[in-house]
Amino acid sequence: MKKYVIALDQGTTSSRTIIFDKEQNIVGVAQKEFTQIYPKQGWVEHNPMEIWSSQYGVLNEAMAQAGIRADEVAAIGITNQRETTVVWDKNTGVPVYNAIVWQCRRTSNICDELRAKEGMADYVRENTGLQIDAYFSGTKIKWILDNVEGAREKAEAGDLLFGTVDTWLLWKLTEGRVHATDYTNASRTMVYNIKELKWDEKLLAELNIPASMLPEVKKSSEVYGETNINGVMIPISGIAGDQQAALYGQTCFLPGEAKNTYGTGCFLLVNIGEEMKLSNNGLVTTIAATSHDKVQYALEGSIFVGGAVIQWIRDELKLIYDSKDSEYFATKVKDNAGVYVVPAFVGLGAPHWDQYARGAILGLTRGANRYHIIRAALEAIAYQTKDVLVAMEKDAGIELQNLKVDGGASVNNFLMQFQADILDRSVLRPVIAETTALGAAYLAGLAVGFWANEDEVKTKWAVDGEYNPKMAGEDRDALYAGWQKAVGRALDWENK
Ligand SMILES: Nc1ncnc2c1ncn2[C@@H]1O[C@H](COP(=O)(O)OP(=O)(O)O)[C@@H](O)[C@H]1O
Ligand SMILES: O=P(O)(O)OC[C@H](O)CO
Repeated sequence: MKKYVIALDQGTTSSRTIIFDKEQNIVGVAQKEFTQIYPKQGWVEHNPMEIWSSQYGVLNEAMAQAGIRADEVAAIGITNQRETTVVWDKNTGVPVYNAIVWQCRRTSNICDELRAKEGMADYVRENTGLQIDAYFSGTKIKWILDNVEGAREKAEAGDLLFGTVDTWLLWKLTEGRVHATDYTNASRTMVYNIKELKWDEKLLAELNIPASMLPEVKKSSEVYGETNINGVMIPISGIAGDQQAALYGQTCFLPGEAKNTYGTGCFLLVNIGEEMKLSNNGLVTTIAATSHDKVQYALEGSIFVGGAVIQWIRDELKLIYDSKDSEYFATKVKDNAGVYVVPAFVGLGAPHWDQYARGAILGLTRGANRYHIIRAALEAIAYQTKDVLVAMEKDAGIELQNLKVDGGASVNNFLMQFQADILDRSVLRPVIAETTALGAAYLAGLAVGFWANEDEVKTKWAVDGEYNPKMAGEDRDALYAGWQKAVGRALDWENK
């Protein structure tokens, strides 16, 4: 009897496996951090083999820990850090280079050249929904083909495959039988036409990427293939990029429903339904996950450094030992004493899209202490979210009544209360905070009939933490004005 769905959640800093039963209880979890590789300033890589081994390791560990047999598993869903680019040899299965991570800035100059071409920025925006930025996969693929010895020749001979992390894991899980991705991941590559739902020939030619490298693009909720676990073939029947999976796991199935995930970065997405709309305010348009046949779109505000600013406070500044202590220290002072931290460590994403912005601490006086800096770092996460929420409401023509939240940093009560105050909206954190994994499980489970439909899965969404705004309007305005001034100072800093 099939009792469980397994979600593989391959994130930027760790690989996780979560097992859900039919009532959406978590019955098994295993997690493993893996190596972050920083070969040069601004460059970020992962070892694709370590991504695979850590993910496969936690799959086995979670099953063993929960005492689950393979024949009890109805389906597996995959959700992943998006845009991160893997290129491998299809004959040997060996990657030709490390995975170039979404945060990596090495292709900023390729983006500058592309943007300088007349009409290119508009073409990219209108057809892929994206901004030209080193964040997305397209220029990362080009970099590998141009810089790894022999790669271009092999790619042109049809021997190399490209994949985002979902595709890489799927290919490994199916022992090289399936080379595919889903709409949500394809929509993050900057070479996928989200209007026509096909790889964009003009952009492939522009970046000199052979079409033979590209995976087949499928629905987020359908059977992709099967993986052999202890002699049992289990369908892999759900795939979505982690932010779209979280939107789905938060049951934002209808236009106007939104969530913000506070992980390494922060990603605010609103479902805009079946009609593609472009942003006029610095957001990107992307494909949302759905179990329906027709695609749905979302507007997204991608913030590159969210919870990662707290890791920086911990690991680089050594102001705290544990991320969770940030909450205690932030509340030891009554305000930020005029201090602002702008965590533009890898440039700024939405709504500024400045590859050359860099981090700054502003407003220091002789009385500023480490608590103010810790508090300012947490506040920066909330201000950045406000920047994208303001843009989103203008674009989508809606006013959100409240904001659904999730992700590692959403457990921080100071941050969530400050977020409610600075937005002047209620912030709602669900009981099942593992919404990314849950979204992947929904997609996989719905495809094989484990759950009947979206109405059935939706019944379980319930609030765990509710934070209501308490701040006076003039305080909110003054704090936010200070933030906007601070961001202005961090823009266009690094030499081009
Ligand atoms: N209590 C906390 N307060 C603030 N930030 C936190 C807290 N706990 C974790 N974080 C931050 O959340 C991030 C981890 O969240 P997670 O959702 O696991 O991220 P990812 O999926 O990007 O790997 C880290 O950047 C960490 O610094
Ligand atoms: O792995 P996360 O949770 O930091 O998410 C990363 C995003 O998918 C990048 O676009």
